[in-house]
Amino acid sequence: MKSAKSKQRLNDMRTPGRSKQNLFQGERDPVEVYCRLRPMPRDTDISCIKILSPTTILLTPPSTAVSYRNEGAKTMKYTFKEVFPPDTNQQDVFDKVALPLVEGLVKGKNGLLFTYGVTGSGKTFTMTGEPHNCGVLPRCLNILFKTINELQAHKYVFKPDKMNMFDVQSEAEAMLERQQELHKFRSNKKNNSNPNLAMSEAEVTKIDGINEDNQYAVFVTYIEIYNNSVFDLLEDGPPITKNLPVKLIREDAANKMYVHGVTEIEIKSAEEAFDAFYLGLKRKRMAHTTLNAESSRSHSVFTIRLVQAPVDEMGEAVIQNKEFLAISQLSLVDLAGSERTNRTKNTGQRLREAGNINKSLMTLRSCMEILRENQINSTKNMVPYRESKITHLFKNYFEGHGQVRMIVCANPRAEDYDETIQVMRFAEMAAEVEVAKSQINNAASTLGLMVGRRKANRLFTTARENINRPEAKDLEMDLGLVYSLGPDFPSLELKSSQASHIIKELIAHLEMRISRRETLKRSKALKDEKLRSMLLDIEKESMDVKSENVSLRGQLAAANRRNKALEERVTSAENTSLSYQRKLSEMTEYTTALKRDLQEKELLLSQNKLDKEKQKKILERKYHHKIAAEHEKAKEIHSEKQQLRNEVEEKENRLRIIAQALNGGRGDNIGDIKRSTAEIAAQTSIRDFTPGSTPRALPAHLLTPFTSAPQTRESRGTPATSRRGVAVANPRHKRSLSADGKGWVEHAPSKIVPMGTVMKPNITNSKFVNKLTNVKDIANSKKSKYCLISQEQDTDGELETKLYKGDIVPTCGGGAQVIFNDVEMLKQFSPTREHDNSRRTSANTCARHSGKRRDTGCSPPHTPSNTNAKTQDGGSSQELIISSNIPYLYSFALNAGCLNLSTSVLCGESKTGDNCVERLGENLKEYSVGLP
Ligand SMILES: Nc1ncnc2c1ncn2[C@@H]1O[C@H](COP(=O)(O)OP(=O)(O)OP(=O)(O)O)[C@@H](O)[C@H]1O
Repeated sequence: MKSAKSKQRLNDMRTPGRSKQNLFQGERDPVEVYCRLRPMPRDTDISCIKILSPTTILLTPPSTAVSYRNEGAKTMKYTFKEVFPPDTNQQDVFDKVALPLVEGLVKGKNGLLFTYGVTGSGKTFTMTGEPHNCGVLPRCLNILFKTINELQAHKYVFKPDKMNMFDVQSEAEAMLERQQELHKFRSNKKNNSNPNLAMSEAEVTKIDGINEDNQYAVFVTYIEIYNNSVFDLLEDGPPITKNLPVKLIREDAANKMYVHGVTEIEIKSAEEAFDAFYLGLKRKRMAHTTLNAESSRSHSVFTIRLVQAPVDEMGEAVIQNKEFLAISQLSLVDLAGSERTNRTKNTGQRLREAGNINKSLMTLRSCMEILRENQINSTKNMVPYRESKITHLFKNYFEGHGQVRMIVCANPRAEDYDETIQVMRFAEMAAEVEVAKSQINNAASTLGLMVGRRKANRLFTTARENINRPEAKDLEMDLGLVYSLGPDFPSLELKSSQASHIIKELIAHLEMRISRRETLKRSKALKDEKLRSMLLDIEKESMDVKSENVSLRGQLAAANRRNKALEERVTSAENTSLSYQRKLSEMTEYTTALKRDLQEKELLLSQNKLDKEKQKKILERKYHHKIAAEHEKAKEIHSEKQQLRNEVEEKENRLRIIAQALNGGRGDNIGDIKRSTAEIAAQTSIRDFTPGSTPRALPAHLLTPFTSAPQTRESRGTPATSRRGVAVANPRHKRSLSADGKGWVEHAPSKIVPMGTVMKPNITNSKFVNKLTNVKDIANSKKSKYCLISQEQDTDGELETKLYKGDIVPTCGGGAQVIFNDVEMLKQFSPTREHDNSRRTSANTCARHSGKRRDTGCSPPHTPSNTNAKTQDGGSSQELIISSNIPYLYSFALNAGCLNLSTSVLCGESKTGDNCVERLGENLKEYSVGLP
């Protein structure tokens, strides 16, 4: 209801000037509204704004505008404080609009300058400008620093208390903070890539009328209000706004609104200020829209706070009392542009931003309206400052003291008309709002301090310095200002009788001098008094310091003594520790040596143990062999005894028979004798005959192979006189006596005696090997018996075959070992040779049987009948000699994949003597030739 009424009233008003007469009363200033028109973006654009005068513009609705359709071609005239045509330069805008605000700032007044307008109308251009055509903000900073340059307080003398106020620090505290900052600054190098906004010396002027008896400090803050949230653009952190925390607006002790926790940087030069500004500008949210390539999507507020405090009567240091501080601030606000979404065609985030921008601008507008109504009608309607952050923050400017100025930026092209007219209406309304004037705070006057004391002090200091210099006598010094009682005496020359006016002048001059002298006296007395009290303070302080010094010296001496004692203890402890370390290292070395010795001894011991075990085993083996040999010997002796006993018995029998025959009849007797003799012979032959040659009886298992072997044709034709089992010439009987049908590996040279003779017995179920080149021939043959066959001529040139037999025992290394346990000797000799009989006999006598019991005794000596019987087979006698009970063990062992022949004699005893062993060894060696 209210807003409709005020709208109606607004429409009634054509120019802001109309109502001004009523409002300009008392200590209040109206909001000053300026209008700046930007150049037309394109030459083809049609303008809807015409400048009627330096303060007035005329707005003509284009036929395309919405208001044209509603209201017709009604032109509107708007008056401003000043209208800046499109060709106005930045300096002019600054001089007219911002310079008075900076002057006010320096004098302790608050100021607010904001740019308002449609998007793309030149608000940012006006406020910030471009690097070589800078806008209002950089110019404000340039001129401010140029003005206060020499009057600046040292950094950190004024320190923000985070509650929108400042503390005053002593020079020492400030210096400490500066040193800390210097240290920090060294590690964080400054970024100098920002465009330079500094202006040339000639461009920047100085503001007159500054109070030189004050010290100044400049602080800046830079915030943005985006989507109705406040962000600190100068906050420490990465240069992205996304992560910045939202700040709150609060009220300080003096009921002023401020952004709580905002970063407030103390600035000492325009360049530093630009760096801070660019730091914030990089974070400010800008975006490309259809109407502006770089459109501000937030309201930004750059605030310059100037703190000033009077210097003491000596004109040197700031008075350390925060009550005397004068704080003024100038807020430079670049509002985001109002935009109609149907024109911008914004969507998504841009649309939301536009909605928030328009809403906050609407709140600003309604606040201004209500404020104006309150001021006009003296009502107290509540102004909705809190509805938007921007109005909440500006509350003090409108309700407190200060100067508010607004630059309305407008793009004169016809397309912007509908929005521009809204801006103009707002501007018109805002110009009617009044703001109370700022009060200038002059703390010095309340303190009774002299004006110009700083300059006086400076001059006096210079003079004092100069006096001390050797060339002082040549210098002209002006100490007048300090002790001057006023200007020189007026002329006392009496030139006429009408000299009363001269006397009056002189009296006045003298009175002025007297009063000045009195003032100086008072000042001197004050100073004397102060000096005295200061001297007293200093004296007291000095006494305190002295007594403190004495106690401190005592403490220091005690501490030194303690230190010395501690150092001595530390040194002795170090020495002890060193000696312990040395001992420890010695002990470690000794322990290591002992350990080494121990290991060596353990090794020796284990070696000895092994050797002993080995020796023990060898001895055990030898012992066992010896025992076995002894047993064999005993057996042999026993068998010899038995044999002898048999022979004796036989002889006795023969003798008995002969005796019986001799004692019997004549013819019959001879026949009986013959019969008896034949019986004896038959008995003997049956009992003692061995197949092949000996008449002695053999156990059945030894005889079987030969007896069962088929007889040759020649032998079949032999008369019945040939003995049973004699098959020496029959090749069918050439099977080895001990071949018991188990699997055999038959190892024989290829050029052995031709087959078909008794000299090459036939071993059934055997695998024949010519040459042993691979142990697999033995190991993998699945045979359990091994037979090595050798043939050679004996000393008489007779052929002799030897069969060395053994068991194949697989070894854990994958090889095999052959344990020889039997030897067969096959010999052939001619019966015509006499001496052969004796040899044969000896050969027969040396035949032995294996320990597994094949035979129990020796063959009896050849009888002539035996020999004769054999000679009937074609003149050559063949004899099978079984040599057994072999006490020798020969073994093949596989070592590292190669077949070696190793001979180990367990124990040896044979009737053939050692020769036999040697020859066995020779034969084996012979057959090992050619093995890998
Ligand atoms: N007075 C002027 N003289 C020359 N160029 C201008 C002037 N005013 C504005 N411009 C140009 O117009 C363009 C838009 O101006 P600017 O960005 O200042 O608009 P804006 O009102 O800040 O827009 P927004 O509200 O979208 O941020 C810029 O390229 C700027 O250089």
